[in-house]
Amino acid sequence: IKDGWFREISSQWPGQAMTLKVNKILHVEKSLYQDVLVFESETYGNVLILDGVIQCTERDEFSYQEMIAHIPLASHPNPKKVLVIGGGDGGVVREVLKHQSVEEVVLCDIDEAVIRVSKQFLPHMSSLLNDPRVTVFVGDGFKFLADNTSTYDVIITDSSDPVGPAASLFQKPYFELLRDALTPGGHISTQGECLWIHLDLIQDLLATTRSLFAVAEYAYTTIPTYPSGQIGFMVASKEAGRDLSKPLREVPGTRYYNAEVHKAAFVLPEFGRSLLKEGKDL
Ligand SMILES: NCCCN[C@H]1CC[C@H](N)CC1
Repeated sequence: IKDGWFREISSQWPGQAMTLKVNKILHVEKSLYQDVLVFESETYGNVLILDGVIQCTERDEFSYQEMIAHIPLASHPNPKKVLVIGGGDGGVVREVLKHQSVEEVVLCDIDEAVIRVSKQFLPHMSSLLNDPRVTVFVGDGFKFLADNTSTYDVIITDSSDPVGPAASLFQKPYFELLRDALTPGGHISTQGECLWIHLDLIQDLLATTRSLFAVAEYAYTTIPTYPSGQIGFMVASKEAGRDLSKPLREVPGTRYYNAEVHKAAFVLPEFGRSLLKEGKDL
């Protein structure tokens, strides 16, 4: 933080940096896995930073949390058991609980500091971690998946970027574990990065998911405080012929997601479409 501004400088997005005006630093900690920073910003509420990268702000988090959750859930005929890998801030769990069919949500995050800090400084995101339908587990998602095969109807991987603790969550072995932890016809969504910055990574991720799942697509949202204001998701199903872009039910109480936005999220700009369309040898 310099002259009262936080700048998200990273080698992952060379030559650009999102900047947020800082009112007050609320928390600084080095956890077992990463540097944790929380500050009150001037115009985006409280902000969670991990290893110098913006994870979520109170003002715009709903865009990402709603879309990464409702796209795989609303397109699944009857999701009952849901697993969230990562997502220690609790925002995705809050969204999962909006689906009446969901009986149980398990959250598995490797870093207890993220959960603890979110409970203290991000109450609008973390409050439902205490819901009776929710079980919170601190540990490595890799191990958790291997120990829980054929169990979950939807698994959401709400990760940070492919550098540091989350790097392994972008590799093929992880997606094989996801597939094997799903019930038949199960869905996944994973944090799928940005069309403007990570097109190669997205191509690789789609090739991986298409080799392991019956259907797999990239869908995206707009979000001011993530790099280039856009981020997407790998969305996949084990069920051949499943239309992931088709919401099967309404979702109450959202501020970004709705049925039209769900469908539109899969419509890519030409520079993305030509590279990512089904069947192309990626
Ligand atoms: N629930 C927290 C979201 C974490 N996902 C972010 C996506 C964009 C990245 N640059 C940082 C993590």
